[in-house]
Amino acid sequence: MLPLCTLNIMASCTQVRVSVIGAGNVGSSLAQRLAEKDLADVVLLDVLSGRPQGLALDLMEARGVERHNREIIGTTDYADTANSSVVVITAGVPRKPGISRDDLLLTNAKIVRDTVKGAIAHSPNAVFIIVTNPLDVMTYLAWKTSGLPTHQIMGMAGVLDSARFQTFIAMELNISASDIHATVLGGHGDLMVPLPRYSTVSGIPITELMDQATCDRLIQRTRNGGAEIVELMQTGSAFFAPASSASLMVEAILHNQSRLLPVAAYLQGEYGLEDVFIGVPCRIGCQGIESILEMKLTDSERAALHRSAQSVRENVDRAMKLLENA
Ligand SMILES: NC(=O)C1=CN([C@@H]2O[C@H](COP(=O)(O)OP(=O)(O)OC[C@H]3O[C@@H](n4cnc5c(N)ncnc54)[C@H](O)[C@@H]3O)[C@@H](O)[C@H]2O)C=CC1
Ligand SMILES: O=C([O-])CC(=O)C(=O)O
Repeated sequence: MLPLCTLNIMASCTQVRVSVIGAGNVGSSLAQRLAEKDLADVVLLDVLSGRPQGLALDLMEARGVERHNREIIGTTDYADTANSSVVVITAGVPRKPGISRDDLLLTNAKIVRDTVKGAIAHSPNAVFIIVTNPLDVMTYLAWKTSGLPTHQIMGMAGVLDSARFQTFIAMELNISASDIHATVLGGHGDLMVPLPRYSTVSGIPITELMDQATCDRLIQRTRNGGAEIVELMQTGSAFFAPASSASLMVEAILHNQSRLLPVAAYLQGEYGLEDVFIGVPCRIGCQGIESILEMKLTDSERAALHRSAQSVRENVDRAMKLLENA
């Protein structure tokens, strides 16, 4: 049984603060969304001096036009992040065309370790959302570094991957994305597990609305969703939809919404998996992960989830060894 909402959100209801660590493409877009949706004051922190301060001033100058009163502070000093209700880690390098998310492992492992240490020292009660890739591995590492209870830390990927699947279904059927619910489980990599059986258009499974070949094509495009954008942009990776997805998770926490969202959560026997962070549907509220929902899976869906988890585990082992020797 989880404790009731902590005062970190309740006591500061007039000035809820979210810290975004990493003022790059994802971080700055997220700061914009959080402020303009009137969700929280935002502290934007980066290792590069000047960038977060400049971005914060730019966002502040839009306040009168966007009509909100949220404070946005840019800083390089973790002390400014103190007493955040939510901390989102977006610090780290993005991938380039031709490389996989797992290739970012060593560089980003050190960055995630350092940024989590910096942030947790000032906001030990915050819910942490990890965005940096490779996502599931970095979330595990952040958890190990932080010593946080497992409900207080999660990774953002499933919301994004499901939003992509939803988009591709909408484009294929020429039906509003608002009427489509798509489900993607598993790690945020090539082995992610889109579930057509649990993906519906106003309640109708997509398997009744398209043939197998079409469905397979959309699944493949979803798996390749991040890489498709990396190839198109040539420098950097997606950030608008990732920022929207992280913002949705922040909103679910701050407003204690009990949303059922796919997030990378620590499994302790659920789905037959242990000691791994991987994308599964979770009830998200002011405590972070309030419960994990175990969906009924077919043997092949379950096997696909286990394959994905195995790949995450292998990369966690690699990351731990690399960090020991770094
Ligand atoms: N989980 C997901 O679904 C997604 C994950 N990502 C990942 O998010 C990360 C960020 O992506 P972008 O914002 O596009 O990259 P970016 O390069 O635009 O921004 C990264 C920022 O992190 C900062 N940074 C680096 N080391 C730092 C440190 N020690 N302390 C504080 N700040 C530090 C950099 O100065 C830079 O401003 C990447 O690893 C990317 O792969 C991106 C999109 C979706
Ligand atoms: O593809 C990448 O490297 C960034 C990311 O995780 C995504 O857009 O899904």
